[in-house]
Amino acid sequence: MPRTAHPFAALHNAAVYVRRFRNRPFVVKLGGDILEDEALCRSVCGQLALLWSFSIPLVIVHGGGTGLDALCERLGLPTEKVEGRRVTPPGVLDAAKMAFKGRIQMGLLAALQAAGLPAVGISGQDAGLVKSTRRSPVPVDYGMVGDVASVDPALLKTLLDGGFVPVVAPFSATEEGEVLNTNADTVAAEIAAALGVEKLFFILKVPGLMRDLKDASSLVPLADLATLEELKPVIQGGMKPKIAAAKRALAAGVGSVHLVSGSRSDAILAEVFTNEGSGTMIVSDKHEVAP
Ligand SMILES: Nc1ncnc2c1ncn2[C@@H]1O[C@H](COP(=O)(O)OP(=O)(O)O)[C@@H](O)[C@H]1O
Ligand SMILES: CC(=O)N[C@@H](CCC(=O)OP(=O)(O)O)C(=O)O
Repeated sequence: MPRTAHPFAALHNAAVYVRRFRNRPFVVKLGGDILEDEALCRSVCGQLALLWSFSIPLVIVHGGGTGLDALCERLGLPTEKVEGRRVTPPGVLDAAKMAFKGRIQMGLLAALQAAGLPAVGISGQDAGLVKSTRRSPVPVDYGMVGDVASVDPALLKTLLDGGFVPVVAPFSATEEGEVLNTNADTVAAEIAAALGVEKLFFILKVPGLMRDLKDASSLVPLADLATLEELKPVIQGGMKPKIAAAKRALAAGVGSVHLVSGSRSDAILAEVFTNEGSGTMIVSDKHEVAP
């Protein structure tokens, strides 16, 4: 027997959360910075595999903005983002198809499968999963970028029922079948909303939502809609579509949205299995959070 006084305390604590969450899917979005770092990606996939082994079904949505930036530079294509979303002329859309659905998704599938997960790569294009309309060219012409019109989660449900882990690349398609680049945070939020999940996770390189990006101690552990309004001036760049996506998910009935670091070891496990968490938990109203 181990010699400490309560050797299985952590297991007992975790069991409370396992009982609460098992057989109820989580939607987990992995950001481009994590996907480009082999060691971080392996660490994140290991944590996801542990969740899955506790019977928590997973739907993974991946980004790849960092990888596409690098490919565009190599190909001499422009990299322009407005309010955290990419301006996508046709040549950049072709590069996005190569990067997201090619190298980046295949690399992620390899890491997930190495961690023991039966991961299946799809995108919002498959079986009408994410339907969109092209973004209006006014006031900013984003080119081949979609605004989500609807999500049909039938394919995801079939894969989940079969015991698979769907891994979704950030594309959508119009009614006419035209494929459009779509921000991965937005895709994740819309999928979370359509599945009616309890939790949506964004795994990123920073610790969570920060009051001051240069000050690691300025992490906001719990935020609600009022906090987000107050923090508006410090929500910049890629954090803008993430916070918009979080709000959309909450409005559609998702219980909580979590911004968690993929750089800190076991941060995802701490967020799921402890009361203190590790990153930022966003809810509609923090006064309604059970102590
Ligand atoms: N208040 C903030 N708190 C945390 N990150 C912020 C904030 N404002 C801007 N950011 C930036 O947003 C980035 C996350 O967005 P993004 O680069 O699109 O991530 P991902 O690729 O993971 O989706 C962070 O790395 C950080 O540079
Ligand atoms: C329209 C739009 O912004 N599409 C994004 C899709 C990828 C993405 O969102 O990747 P991250 O999550 O890694 O930022 C892009 O082309 O960068």
